[in-house]
Parts: sequence; structure tokens; C-alpha cells
Amino acid sequence: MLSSVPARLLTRRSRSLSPCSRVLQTSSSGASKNQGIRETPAETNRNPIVSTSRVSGRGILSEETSGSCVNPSVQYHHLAPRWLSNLENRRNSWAALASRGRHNNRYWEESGRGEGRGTGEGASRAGVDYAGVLSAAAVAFCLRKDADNKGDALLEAARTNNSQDVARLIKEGVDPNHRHRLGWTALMVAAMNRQHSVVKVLLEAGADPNAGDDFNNVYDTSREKGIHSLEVLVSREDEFSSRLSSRAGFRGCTALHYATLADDPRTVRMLLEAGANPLQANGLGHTPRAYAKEGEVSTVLQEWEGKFKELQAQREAAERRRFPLERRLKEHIIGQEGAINTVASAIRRKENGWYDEEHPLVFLFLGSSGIGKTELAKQVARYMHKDIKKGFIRLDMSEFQEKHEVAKFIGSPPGYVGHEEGGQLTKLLKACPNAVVLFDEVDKAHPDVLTIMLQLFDEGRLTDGKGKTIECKDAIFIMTSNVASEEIAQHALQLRQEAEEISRRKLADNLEDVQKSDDVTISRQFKETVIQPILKAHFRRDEFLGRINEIVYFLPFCHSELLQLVSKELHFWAKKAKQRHDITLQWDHPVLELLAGGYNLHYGARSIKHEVERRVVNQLAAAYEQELLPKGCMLRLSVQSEGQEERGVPSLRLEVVGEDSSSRTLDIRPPLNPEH
Ligand SMILES: Nc1ncnc2c1ncn2[C@@H]1O[C@H](COP(=O)(O)OP(=O)(O)OP(=O)(O)O)[C@@H](O)[C@H]1O
Repeated sequence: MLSSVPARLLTRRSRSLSPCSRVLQTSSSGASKNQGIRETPAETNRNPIVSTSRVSGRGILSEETSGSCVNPSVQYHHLAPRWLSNLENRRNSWAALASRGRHNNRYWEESGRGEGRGTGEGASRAGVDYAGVLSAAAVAFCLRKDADNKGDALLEAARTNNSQDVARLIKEGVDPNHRHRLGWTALMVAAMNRQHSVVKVLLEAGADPNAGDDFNNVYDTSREKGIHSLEVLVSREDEFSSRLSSRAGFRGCTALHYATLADDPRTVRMLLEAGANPLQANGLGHTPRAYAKEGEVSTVLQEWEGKFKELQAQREAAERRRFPLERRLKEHIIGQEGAINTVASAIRRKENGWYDEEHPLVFLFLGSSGIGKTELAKQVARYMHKDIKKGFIRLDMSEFQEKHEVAKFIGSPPGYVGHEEGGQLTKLLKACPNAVVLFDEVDKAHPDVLTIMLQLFDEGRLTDGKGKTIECKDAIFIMTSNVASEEIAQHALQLRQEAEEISRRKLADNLEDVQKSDDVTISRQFKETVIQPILKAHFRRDEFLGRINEIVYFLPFCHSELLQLVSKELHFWAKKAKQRHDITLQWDHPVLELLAGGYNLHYGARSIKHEVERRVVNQLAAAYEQELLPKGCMLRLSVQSEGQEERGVPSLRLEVVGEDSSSRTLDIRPPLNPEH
């Protein structure tokens, strides 16, 4: 059905009637007049600039009428009365609401009471209950319907410049950000139709000037909503504006985009003063100024863009001062203070303009497995980008070990297999050129891949197999490697032991400046004499290592960090227990100590996760399966007291705690030995 709609019918001229109204006129002559396809004052006073529009090179406004008349196809004639009656019904209900609302704000309550009169006195109790349920459902339905209808009445009042109705409906509780079923808001309608008084009322009522339109174009919206494309077209024209192209994309357009399209400096100013972001791009990546004609609107937008940038920078700087990056990262990463500080300082330099804008930031994260290298990269991406999916690119470099796999990285040249597919990195970077890119296990990559990476780090741009260049000077590149991890771990352990020894001595001598053994830093000498030679031997490219801004060292966890990791993991499971089974889980300090004992230097935090799963979660699952956990119960996890351990190894015990604080140990039956 959708494909049967000829495109030429949908690419109408701005002053022309919609294809449907033309159909209506030709098919039922005067019917349209009688049945309610009326021109509103807003339509009659249409902005002449738009109707003779050559405004946008992007074809977002309807094309200028050439005077040639589109001959409507007979196949739409039978649909016309349906659209017409739909539209008429909607208009009637808005009109009813608007007029009733003016005289009687309790319309729904009263009509509900009227319906209730029909209930007979002798009705059985069951009948009454049933009627009660039904009427509750009916009331709920009516209330929702009422809210929807009032919302639509708001949109209509905004379109027809009825600021009094807009104010009244908002006072009655209609959300000023209510959306039309096809996606736009009243503020967008008012902005597009130059309804200044409505714009003012809506902004004062808290309408969001930065909300983006959910409507894209007639075809997409028709497909998404499962509504016939001509019905979508009629709605867009009659209930939003008939001056916009049906084919151009509008998703993400804000009221400011629409005021710009309407070439209305007054609305543009009102929106900007109310906090509209002139730099906000729509779904096509265009800011409002991209749609501005030469003249006042363009000048105002340009002026505000500058102001907005400055203000935004000030706001961001204040936010950074209030809540520094180090603190944000520490909320997610346990320990690794040195690594966090190094990365946060480099990003601070970049954010405050103290960096070389010709080159992207490049880090090499070194350290053993499972100690937070990937996690830190992810947190950096989360901080830099709202959309982490686009803003974080992760490539496992062990997939690029062979020479021919270079093609997978940046795409094959013309004539080669896979040319059309493009490369993994280039495709993702094209979508987000300032992404945080993680090259995992970079030491495994083929030297030819390293050559490409060097070009990327050096020039801040990359040419793909199709010859297209992607500028990515703003990206942040993070490589991870386990090379030299053994040496780093041993060195850190040695430093910790030395620090512990010193603090013990200082404590014994009653000295004040006791250094915490957790706070150790890798010495410069160690980096130069041990790490650098290992890296050089491995990568065999001085220029590659020379292009790295910061080599970041991740150290094995100390005891207090292990306790924090265990606690984090137990909290994770306690949250799941509450959400999924309404069970409250508690534990004490000896449990943390016991579980921290499961740490394995080679697996890092993963070994702690595994230990908690093996010793705690397995028990919980077994107890649950054996129906030992009453719903809503409180569970206490504790270490078996001395003498009760199995084979001399301390084990964990699960107890159900009663309301009177009495406890009962759970007897989890074999054959399952849940802890092992
Ligand atoms: N310092 C840390 N703080 C909090 N969680 C951590 C930390 N280190 C690791 N984890 C957790 O352990 C898991 C593995 O960590 P991550 O992926 O960062 O390891 P990695 O250092 O990149 O190791 P690999 O080299 O094996 O990829 C993740 O779930 C992560 O959340």
C-alpha cells in the first residue's frame, strides 16, 4: 500500500493543497468546504518567504509552486473520506474540549456521573463490583484519553495562535512538552507558524526549547507508526505546517530549527533567550544556522553561537572544578591512583586548551590482566561522550596478526575482496571521529598494522581503502598491552614491601609522616632501565614508542584494594538479590577478608569476581533451588567460627535472620557442594 503512493504526490508545492485535499476537491467538489478542510488564519497568513521559497539548499522547505497541477490518481479517492472524517473527528474533539474547558473544567467528572445513573438498585454485589472494575477501567481510559485529547488541543491551539487556550490547558495540567502522536511538540508548531504569543506562553510554562522532533519524514514516520503515508502527510500539513518538504529529514529538529526555517528573527531571539542551544544538531547533523537565509536570523544565530560556546565552556569548566575527573574515575576504578592521575591530567590539558591540536592523545596502558586497563578506557569514553556506544571503539588487535589483515583494519583497495565493506576502524571512526579508541593487546598486531597506527597518531588522519580521509585529531587513542607486566608487578610488590617496612619503622619510632604502603609510584629509573628496553625489543620501532604521549602503569592490587573489590562485587550481587528475589543480603568484615584470599595476581579483579561467584553466589543459587530462601527474607553471610571449618579451611555460612534478630543456618543439601 505504501509503495503504491507515487512520490510525485508527496513532493508538493508549498502553496498547493495537499494531494488529499486536491483529491477531495476533485472527487467531492464542495465537500471539503462542508466537511471541514478549512484554512486556519495561520495558513491564510502564510509567510510569503516560505511560499516562494528558495530558502534552503537542503530542500527542507516545500518547493516553489510552478503552477503545474498534479493530477491525483483515482486510487486515492476512496481513502479521502476516511482521512477527512478522522481529521474532522479530531478537530471536533479539540473544539469540544476547548469550548467545554472554557465553561466547565469538570467535563469528564460530570459525564462519568451521568453514565452512573443507569446502575439499578437491585444489582447484585458481584454486579456492582464488576461495574466498579469496569468503571475504574473506563475512568482510567477516559483520563488517558482526556490527557491525550487535551494534549492535542494544546497542539492545535499552538498552531492557531490561541495563546489563551494554550495557557488554560497548561493550567489544567497539560504537559507543555506534550508530543503529537507523530512526534512534534507545541513549541515546534508555534515556532514554525510564527505564533509569537504562544511561543512566549509555552516558554514561560517550561516548554523545552531543546527538545528534538521525533518526526523524520512522511515515509519513515508512516513505516514506524504503521500509518498510511498520505494520512501522515495530511497530519503533518494540517496539524504542523504545509510549508515543509515531505521528503526532507526532520528528526532532531528543535523549535529553533523550525523558527529558522520560518525565517522568524523574533521567535529565534525568544528561543535563544530561553536557553535554546544554537549548536544543537538535528539527526542530519545540521545546526539551525545551516537552514538560515542570509540576513537577520543568520546574524543572530551566529552571535549566539559564540556566546553559547563561551557559556558552555564556562559551565563545563565550573563542573570540572566542582567534580574533577580524578574523582569521577575513582568512583568506578579501585586503586590505580597513578594511572588515573596520569590520564586525568592529560585530558585536563586537552580540555583546557593546553595541548598540541595537530596530534591526537595517545596512551599505552601497561600491566597484568584484569586490573582495570579496559575499565579505565571505558570510563574515559563515558566521561567524554554521552553516547558511549558511538564514542567508544574497541578493537582486539590479536585479530590483526597477519599481513593480509591490514585490509580488515582500514578496508581493501579497489578491486580487492571486501572493498565495499570498508575497514573496521575506518567505519567506526567515520561515525565518531573524536571517539575514545581502545586497541586491546596492541603487541599482537602485525608490524604493517602498527605502521598504519603510526600514521594515525602522527597525522591525526587516516585514509581508508576507498581513498577517503578521516580527520581524527580530536580522538583519544588508548593501547593496552601485557608486555612487561610481570616486571611491573614484581617491582610494585617490592616497592610495597619497602614502604611497609619503612612505615613499620616510623611507627615504631613514633614519627608522623608514615607513608601508606598502597601509595607507590614506579620510579623513573625503573621505567628507563627496565621497561623501555622491553618495549623497544618488542615493538622495534622507536618512532612508534616516541609518538605515545603517556605510558600508564597499572599495579597489582594491595590488600585494602582487594577488600574494596570484594565489597563492590558483593554489593553487585546484593542488588541483584533484592531486585530479582526481594532478598536482603548482609555480610561482615571477616567475609571480605576470606574472599580477598582468592586473589590471583595473574587474573586480577577477575579472580575476585570468580571467588565471589564460587563461594557466595553458588550457595545462594543452591539454597534458592532447594526452596530454603523465604521471599523477602534477610540473609546473613558469615565465616564459620573456629572448629566448624571443613578440613581446616574456613568456609562461608548462610543464615536466615528473623525479625527478632534470631538466626537459622541454612542446611544446603548435597550432592551439591556449592562452594566448590
Ligand atoms: N581497578 C579496578 N576497579 C574496579 N574494577 C576493576 C578494576 N580492575 C578490573 N576491574 C574489573 O575486572 C574486570 C576486568 O577488568 P579489565 O577489563 O579492565 O581488565 P584489563 O586490565 O583490561 O585486563 P586484560 O588485559 O585482561 O583485558 C572488569 O569487569 C572490571 O570492571
